Amino acid sequence: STLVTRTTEDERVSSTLVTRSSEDIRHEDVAYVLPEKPSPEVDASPYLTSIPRLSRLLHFLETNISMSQKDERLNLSLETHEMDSGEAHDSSHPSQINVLSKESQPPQVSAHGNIRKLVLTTSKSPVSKDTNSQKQSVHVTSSNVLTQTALHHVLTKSGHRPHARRNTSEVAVRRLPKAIIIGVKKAGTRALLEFLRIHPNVECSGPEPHYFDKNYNMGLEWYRDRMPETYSDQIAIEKTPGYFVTKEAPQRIYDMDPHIKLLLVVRDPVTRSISDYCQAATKHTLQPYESMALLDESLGLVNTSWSAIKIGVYSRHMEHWLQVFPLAQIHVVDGERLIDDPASELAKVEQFLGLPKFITPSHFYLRGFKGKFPCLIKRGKPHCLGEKTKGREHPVVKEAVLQRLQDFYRPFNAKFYQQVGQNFDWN
Ligand SMILES: Nc1ncnc2c1ncn2[C@@H]1O[C@H](COP(=O)(O)OS(=O)(=O)O)[C@@H](OP(=O)(O)O)[C@H]1O
Repeated sequence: STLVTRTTEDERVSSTLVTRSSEDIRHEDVAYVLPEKPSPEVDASPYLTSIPRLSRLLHFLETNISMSQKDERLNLSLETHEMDSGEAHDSSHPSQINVLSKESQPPQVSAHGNIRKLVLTTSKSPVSKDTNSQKQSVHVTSSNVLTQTALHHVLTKSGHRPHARRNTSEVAVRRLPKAIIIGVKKAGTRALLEFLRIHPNVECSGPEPHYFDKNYNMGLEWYRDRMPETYSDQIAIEKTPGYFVTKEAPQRIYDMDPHIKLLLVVRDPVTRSISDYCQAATKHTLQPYESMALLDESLGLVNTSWSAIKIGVYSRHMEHWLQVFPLAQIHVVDGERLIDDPASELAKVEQFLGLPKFITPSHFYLRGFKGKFPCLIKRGKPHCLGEKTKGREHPVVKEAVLQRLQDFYRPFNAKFYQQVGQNFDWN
């Protein structure tokens, strides 16, 4: 069964709801596979700044999507909050529209004013027996890029998985990254990468390429081959925390792309060193943390040659980066806030990367993993980072040793705050 659409005068738009096997989905235009479960409500407002008039969107929906059969399974509802230009936000009038039912009347909504909030929900009605093995998809093509972009975001955000791209002739290719997560090791770099991955305009390489620290002799083409395939409206991102402490890395990265954007996740260097210790302890038998961190516990002599301590002297490493890159090209992510409030940390990253706002609290299941670490919500279920390798149990470290390490790091932290213009209050 097909939901056929017509061409309008100003937007040559066609939209098709197809019910067929997944292999059969046409790969011209965009196809979205419906989520298994009714999708959550989606606030489309961030994507609709490019469609200032409600009338325009309604026109698109009314004239381009209609049910061809009585028992079509797609419900689409829009909740709009209209606002006449210049009027205060709280004077908006929410209204509920149900589109896409053969019998339903065209939505009765005043088409004046700017859209302030638009909520779109889609759901699959109970599927009849004979369609159990089939997949449904919404098929959208539009010559109007703005409308299409907004719908793309709304549909992907409400759980529809895009199957093909809007520009049919475009083939995804491996491109060099536009942004790199350079570190810091054990500060939450994996979490940042995995969270960024949900953004439709981002593709990430899973494994760490270690190009600018260990594999530089492999050459740029080797590096490009490690990148994910991206379309022209996407950016590739990789993470290798080893870069932050590699003296040569800043210049090497600059030589590849002087305009690249760098992301640096940081957390209290004392906690970071314990996390580093825990990771090393899974590979080797180690002495207690206290005797590794201090050369002499009674004298309080810090073991500055131990890498777990050295990495935490952020200001020294940062110096190398600031000799090559302006601070404006480096965004510092607070690793603690990435745990407590991932959506707001990610919003800042989206802004820094120039991405449309996409990631919201609804993408996260907070306090999901070990009661502390947020998990991603994928298809309605919490999806946590490596349960064995992330969020490890930390040993209880003697208070006096913690104190000594905090004293040791204090001046370096202060310098780091100055360098990046942010105070993390670690002490
Ligand atoms: N959402 C979520 N889930 C699990 N873990 C999280 C999360 N956000 C941040 N973290 C913290 O990330 C720490 C691991 O940091 P990295 O990913 O940078 O480690 S690595 O350098 O790639 O090995 C890891 O360190 P440990 O707690 O010591 O295991 C976590 O504290």
